Amino acid sequence: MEICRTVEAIRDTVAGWRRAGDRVALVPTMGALHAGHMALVGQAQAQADRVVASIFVNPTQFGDPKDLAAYPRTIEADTRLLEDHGVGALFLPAVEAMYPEGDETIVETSRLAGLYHGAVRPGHFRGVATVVTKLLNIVQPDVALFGEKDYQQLAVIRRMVRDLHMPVDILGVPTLREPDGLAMSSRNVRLSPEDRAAAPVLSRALDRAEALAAEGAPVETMMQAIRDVIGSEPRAVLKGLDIVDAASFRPVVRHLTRRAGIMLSAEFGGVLLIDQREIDPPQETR
Ligand SMILES: Nc1ncnc2c1ncn2[C@@H]1O[C@H](COP(=O)(O)OP(=O)(O)OP(=O)(O)O)[C@@H](O)[C@H]1O
Ligand SMILES: CC(C)(CO)[C@@H](O)C(=O)[O-]
Ligand code: BAL
Repeated sequence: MEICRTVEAIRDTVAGWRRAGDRVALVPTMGALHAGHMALVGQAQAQADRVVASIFVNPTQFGDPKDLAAYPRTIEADTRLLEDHGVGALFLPAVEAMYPEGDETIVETSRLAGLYHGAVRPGHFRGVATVVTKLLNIVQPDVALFGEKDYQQLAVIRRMVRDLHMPVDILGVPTLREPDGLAMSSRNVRLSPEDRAAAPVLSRALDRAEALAAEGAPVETMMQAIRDVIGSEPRAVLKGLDIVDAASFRPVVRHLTRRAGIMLSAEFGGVLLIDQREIDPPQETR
């Protein structure tokens, strides 16, 4: 695996592959890699001849400097894992390589960035859209892969790629979970043992909502059930709960008529975790 720290180095590597006629996939990450990231790598390998993974803890998407400072960094283990999984190149830029002095251009999906999870983390999706634009422009992959766990992030990136006519396919990958249902996330290592034991309440709340959706329950009943399940866990502080149309990302009112996404976030001892579930209306109401 080539380790490239500069824009020039990764471009050279990818240019060599392109000359050989290879199709290229990009898996952007912030490191502290886990099996969820490796699911993205696996899908990338199914889509392309060569895979680039990037590890960059992007400062512009963190509102809270404490969250940025506490973000787990395990670069040696990450490098070994990517190498073992047959990744062709690791792009590992310094902050100055991604944001050279005088950098001032931002990319923002003006409606979507401020809604839902964007209201919980103001400025977050502007930072994500800007850095993903840079990564796509640097690597110029045929396809880039993102997890469905970060459900709104995937929607923001799809919107941006469409709006800016970026020549890349965006592929979403289902959320990988621990055996107790907790969505794998780099932040999970920051949970105390008590909070780790409490955190599966997120997926239990989503299970409950999904069961209600199957019975044709109204959206407000699903929302209340989620609040009740989260409320039954004293260590969880509910931060965000939205049920949106999966295609338009507009809020769903009253009853589901089409596929929808539930987005849920809660804090456990100051660590913000998110989870998501796509749900369908019962067969007869579609
Ligand atoms: N459990 C998972 N299953 C599938 N994909 C995932 C999972 N967790 C993260 N991803 C995806 O991996 C990519 C990189 O994510 P990132 O490096 O931020 O890790 P993370 O585990 O989401 O960390 P955190 O949410 O704590 O920032 C994103 O596209 C993200 O959606
Ligand atoms: C897409 C991303 C790598 C941009 O920094 C990050 O938001 C992430 O890891 O989900
Ligand atoms: N996976 C989303 C990146 C973040 O939490 O900033």
